[in-house]
Amino acid sequence: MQTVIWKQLNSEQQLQVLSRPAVNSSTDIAGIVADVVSQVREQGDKALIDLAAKFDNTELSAVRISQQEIEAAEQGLSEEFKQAVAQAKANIEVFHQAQKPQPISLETQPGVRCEMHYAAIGNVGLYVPGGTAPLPSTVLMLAIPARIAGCKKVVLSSPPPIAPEILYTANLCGVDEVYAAGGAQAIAAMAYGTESVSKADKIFGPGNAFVTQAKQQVSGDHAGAAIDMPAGPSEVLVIADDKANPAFVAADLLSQAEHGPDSQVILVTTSEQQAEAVNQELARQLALLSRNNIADQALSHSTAIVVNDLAQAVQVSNLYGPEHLIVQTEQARDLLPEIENAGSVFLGEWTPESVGDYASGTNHTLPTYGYTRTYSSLGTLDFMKRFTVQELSQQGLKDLSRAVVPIANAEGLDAHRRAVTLRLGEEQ
Ligand SMILES: NC(=O)c1ccc[n+]([C@@H]2O[C@H](COP(=O)([O-])OP(=O)(O)OC[C@H]3O[C@@H](n4cnc5c(N)ncnc54)[C@H](O)[C@@H]3O)[C@@H](O)[C@H]2O)c1
Ligand SMILES: N[C@H](CO)Cc1c[nH]c[nH+]1
Ligand SMILES: [Zn+2]
Repeated sequence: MQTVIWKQLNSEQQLQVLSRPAVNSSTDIAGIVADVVSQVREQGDKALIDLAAKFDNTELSAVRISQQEIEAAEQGLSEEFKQAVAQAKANIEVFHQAQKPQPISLETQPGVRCEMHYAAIGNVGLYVPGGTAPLPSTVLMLAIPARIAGCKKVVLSSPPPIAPEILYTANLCGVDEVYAAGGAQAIAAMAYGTESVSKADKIFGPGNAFVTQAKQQVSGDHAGAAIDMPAGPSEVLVIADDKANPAFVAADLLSQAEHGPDSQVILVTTSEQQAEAVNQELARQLALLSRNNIADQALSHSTAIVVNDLAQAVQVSNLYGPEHLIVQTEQARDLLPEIENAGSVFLGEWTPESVGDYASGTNHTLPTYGYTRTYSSLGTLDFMKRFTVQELSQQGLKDLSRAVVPIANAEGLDAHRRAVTLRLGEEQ
């Protein structure tokens, strides 16, 4: 990991240090995805079977996983895994149940009642990544809020062959249908439907550059589906002071580096010695990891930034807008009021990012690539929509006509005015 001194960089160099790695810059991802999407729209299941052979090296006999296969998945799994999933599920349920919105009902003026109601999105499609590692935890993060929101139909797609841990967790969380499809083809199938795949109104879930591009393409088409957010390759930024334990800091950086070669990890520290100590720890701990070649590639485009003080550390973090922000400083909570752009924040030395990935209760589906400026972490509300209601009494309409009629006149919209005045007997 290269180390830079923030104040020695000009503003262009500062932005360069915080730029995301170009993902497969030699590959025309948008073009490949557009071809895959049209192949799925034209050929349905046949395309999914052909693309599974091409991209996932898997010969599929059917796209939809049968209920027997789903139930059989439990057999090979350990009690330890099942209990871990049960504990994580309970915590995620508590936190997402608490997010269920309360309806609003009030009078804005006497006789004029306004209300806000919420309804679940009908059919939702969940994408669970499986290219470099199967992620059963992502099933929990997507299916639990879908069920709490009350979605009618919840379907899930993941690259074949689907790990039994994913099938078991999907069944436990009440997923209705599971499909063996990965990448852009899975997103296209859930957006438009095929013989085996049910069309979804909205598609959720993280994935690689192909998945993220496909989500963007189908959401731009009226016949396609809405999407949650661009949730791409994992990122973490750690703010550490001179007192932080470099072994803990390095462990947190590596936990995101191991997700993929296009992951990005950044250290922002007030101490040059800390940056050096973390670099030494990275080298020591990297050798202990099974996916060390992946983590090593991610570290090659990651940086340690030395700043003047913690206020500047937060400014750098806000500029980058990380998916995960870990604060390992003496008074970590003190920085919270200044944090503007982050998907999920981890405070203090006892809060590694892995707890949010799996089991604390927060959602690990988070905006990446700087989208934290405008998007939020996934929650129950994303599986719902809201609508307003109004109801007026006769007197309420009479009083409110003093606001409606002049504005309708100013807009030259006679029919709007007449819908009020006719009721009040002021016009025929
Ligand atoms: N932001 C978040 O909330 C979040 C959460 C979990 C995981 N992630 C990220 O999700 C990503 C998962 O990526 P992954 O690759 O492991 O799994 P994935 O399931 O997203 O992608 C695998 C699929 O990509 C397609 N693919 C691969 N190479 C292709 C090519 N050359 N052309 C066309 N299609 C191709 C294949 O169809 C394959 O099935 C990681 O980057 C991880 O960091 C993000
Ligand atoms: N850190 C990932 C989100 O960027 C989520 C995850 C799943 N499993 C492990 N981690
Ligand atoms: Zn992770």
